[in-house]
Amino acid sequence: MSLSAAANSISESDFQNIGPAPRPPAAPSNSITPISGFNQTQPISSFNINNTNSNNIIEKKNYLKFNTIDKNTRAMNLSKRNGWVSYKDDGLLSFIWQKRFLVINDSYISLYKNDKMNDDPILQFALTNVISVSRTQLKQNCLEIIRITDRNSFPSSNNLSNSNSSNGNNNSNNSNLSSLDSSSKKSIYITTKNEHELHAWLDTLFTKCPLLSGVSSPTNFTHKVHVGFDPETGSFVGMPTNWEKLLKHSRITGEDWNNDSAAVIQVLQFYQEYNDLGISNNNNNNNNNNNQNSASNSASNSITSLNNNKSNRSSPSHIKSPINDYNNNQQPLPSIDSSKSSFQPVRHAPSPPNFKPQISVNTRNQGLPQQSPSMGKYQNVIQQQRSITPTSITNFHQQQQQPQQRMPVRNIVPQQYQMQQKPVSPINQYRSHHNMENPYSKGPVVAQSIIQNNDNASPIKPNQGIPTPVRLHPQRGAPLPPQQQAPGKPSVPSKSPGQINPSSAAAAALAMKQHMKQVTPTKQQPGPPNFPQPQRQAPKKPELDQKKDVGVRKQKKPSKPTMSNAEIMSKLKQVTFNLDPTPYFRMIEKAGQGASGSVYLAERQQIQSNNLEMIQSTNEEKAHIGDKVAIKQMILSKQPRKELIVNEILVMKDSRHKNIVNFLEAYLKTEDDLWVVMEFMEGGSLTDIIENSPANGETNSPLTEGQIAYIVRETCQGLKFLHDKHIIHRDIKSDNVLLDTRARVKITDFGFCAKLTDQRSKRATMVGTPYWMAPEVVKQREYDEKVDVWSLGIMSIEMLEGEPPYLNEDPLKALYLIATNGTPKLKHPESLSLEIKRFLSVCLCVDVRYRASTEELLHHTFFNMACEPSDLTSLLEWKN
Ligand SMILES: Nc1ncnc2c1ncn2[C@@H]1O[C@H](COP(=O)(O)OP(=O)(O)OP(=O)(O)O)[C@@H](O)[C@H]1O
Repeated sequence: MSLSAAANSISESDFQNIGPAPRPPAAPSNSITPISGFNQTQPISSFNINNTNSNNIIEKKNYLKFNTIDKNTRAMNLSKRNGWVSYKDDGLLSFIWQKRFLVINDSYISLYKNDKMNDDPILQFALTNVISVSRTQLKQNCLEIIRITDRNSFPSSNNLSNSNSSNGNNNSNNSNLSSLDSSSKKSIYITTKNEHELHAWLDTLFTKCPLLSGVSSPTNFTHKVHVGFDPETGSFVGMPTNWEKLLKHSRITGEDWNNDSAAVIQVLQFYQEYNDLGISNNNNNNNNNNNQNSASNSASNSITSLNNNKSNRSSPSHIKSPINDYNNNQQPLPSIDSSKSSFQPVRHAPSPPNFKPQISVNTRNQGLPQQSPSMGKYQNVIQQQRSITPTSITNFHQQQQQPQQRMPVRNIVPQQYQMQQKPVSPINQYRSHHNMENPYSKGPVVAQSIIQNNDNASPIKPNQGIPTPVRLHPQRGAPLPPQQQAPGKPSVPSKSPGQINPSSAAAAALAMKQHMKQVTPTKQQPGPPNFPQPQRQAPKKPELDQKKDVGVRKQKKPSKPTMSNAEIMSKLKQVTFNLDPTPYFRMIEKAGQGASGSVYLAERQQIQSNNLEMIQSTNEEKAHIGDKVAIKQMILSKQPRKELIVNEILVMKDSRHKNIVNFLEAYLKTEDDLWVVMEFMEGGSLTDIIENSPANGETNSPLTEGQIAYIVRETCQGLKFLHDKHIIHRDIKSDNVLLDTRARVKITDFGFCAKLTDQRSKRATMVGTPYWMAPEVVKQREYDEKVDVWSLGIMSIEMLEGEPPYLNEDPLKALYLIATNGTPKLKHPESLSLEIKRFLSVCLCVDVRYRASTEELLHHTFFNMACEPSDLTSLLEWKN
């Protein structure tokens, strides 16, 4: 079996590393030169590979020691081998590669001009003269054969000839070989069509050349599996099968591999690992849902499951179909052909300018089947297999910005934003929307940013319907829609009764709208009292900076749940009123649908005196009858990540700022029914505003630079406020920025905030929404508040271009591009001011040291361009 075949047969967990492979026997040595790139791997001949090593390292001791039987058997099979190769020697014409017919019989290596072999060979030498065969980096699939030309110069040639049969230790021969002067050695180079052929030739050579096969046997040799890309076959070689499948369905190419194999492995590893865990979670969690969520570790199943969960960019990273949470109605999500549209988000076309939504308040939440400008996210899932629109979105690849020295924020020249437009990628055939599928949607969830000091807390217990392996994704189930909720619920006028039909694909899509947030376990860290302390920290991962050493770390073990449901409930009770708030509010209409619950516009109609006192102590502003508020209703039993809700409430409660959505109060109506009352933001999310901007089009920027400057400045102020408190938001994107009719801009969604402490000034957890994630997060390195600055930069690009970079790419490729490209390039830099380009360059600076802080950003001259609030009126009109 060739090495690549052996490598293919091993499991993913056995896969450790690209190179270094041992040198072939001609130069036995324990000092292994690391290799990089696919054409630098060094295949060995067909030695068996034990994959029993617990450290994921394929180890074969004494593997170079052929026993006689093996050798004879092999020799019989390989008595003669011939085939076309490219050849060149190290002589005068050494720059010319020629096509030759190579023949290896029992005595000679011969090269012929053609396969008839009727002419004399152009080169022939005895196998006994071959002293070394090794793979070289000269060319792809290339090996070097070194032979001695003057046997007389070789002092122990006779001994060497005999050594084959002796099968003994011949260290002396090795020293003899190395003592040969270069004039008595000659090299030829052979390249083959592909890896497989190369291995076959290597097998033959090592079997037949006596000086190769009889060399001493290294002991305790470690062979790390190597992976390469064979451009001839267009396939990865030596790759675990399930990874191969993932790669096949992604758009990661051999070129990507060559450019940064470590990054490919990183994203694969992350992707696969979380998918695998997620699937098992899914299975646990969703045992009625047999169709798309059946447990399997295969990549194809991962893909299918991902597709099934594919909805919009805010799509949940949930393992089970949220529709099941939604109404206990097991509804498989639309299945997508993974070979085609897998991972392909579909963006709905912008609304025609004269289109008026039928419902004034966030119509997307009023029901799904209804066409509305704001319904793109939900429509996506329904339409993703049918609404294929050619796109002219350029596939913009980027250069990494690595400033050598710190420059003043205002003066950084945005080189990466020089004009550059690439041709349309033919693969970007789907007009994509913001909405995306979370590549980690199957991720195991561990408490992300949490409330308590107990960092390992994971309040979810199996008996609560949550699988034991802790998931890395919030899996907030949506509550029942009002008309289906339990008696006693406020009756909410529905403009389109029955529109939210959980049995429909649309409802599935709707219910699936959740954040793609990723969490990994963290160590327990002490934190300030009463502050949500993020609970997880990614296990220290091997640095994969070197291409030469692309490793696969062991799969993370899910952290043990340490916080019970009762503990969470107890914390929740500390921040909520334990009473039925129904009499206090008049529900007006549904304003939005989140993953964890529905948001309603309501009017305060009664303030109970003792309750008022409590509310006033919570809020600076007086509560008045008639106040419009937003109420988010959540069914706790449907929330796999209750701790995130507690987290969110605590952060909101402690973060009163003009650019942060104001928490007013929360009610635990019953043990299962939570109402969170917030200030109402009539303008909806920035995503809605971008999508419905009258200027939104293929070439136009949805927002003007002045409008962008205004919105970004306001968001930045909110972020600075958080950062001053050492809170990282970790999910900044247009979905999480709300506007009101006075053009006030506020950050929302604090479920995944993390608190940095003196003990922990960096985080390492994979959190956020992939397309907005900073490279350091994707690479699972330590990070700090500056990840929010990166996301702010991406959000600015959303406002400029309608969507974040790479949205047209499949998530795996997007992750790869984020990890490797660095600062994204703009589609139309030529039409932008220097100010905004400078601004973006300091937000989207890969080197965190040179990325601006929010404090620095607030002094940026770009903000001088900010428009007046009244200049946003046109953007808010779509709601009317
Ligand atoms: N304070 C608010 N005022 C007005 N509309 C709001 C408010 N909060 C949320 N919404 C609307 O409700 C929708 C859902 O909000 P929510 O915060 O529940 O969404 P989410 O962040 O996607 O979900 P989740 O937080 O449950 O993961 C938003 O897209 C927005 O349109």
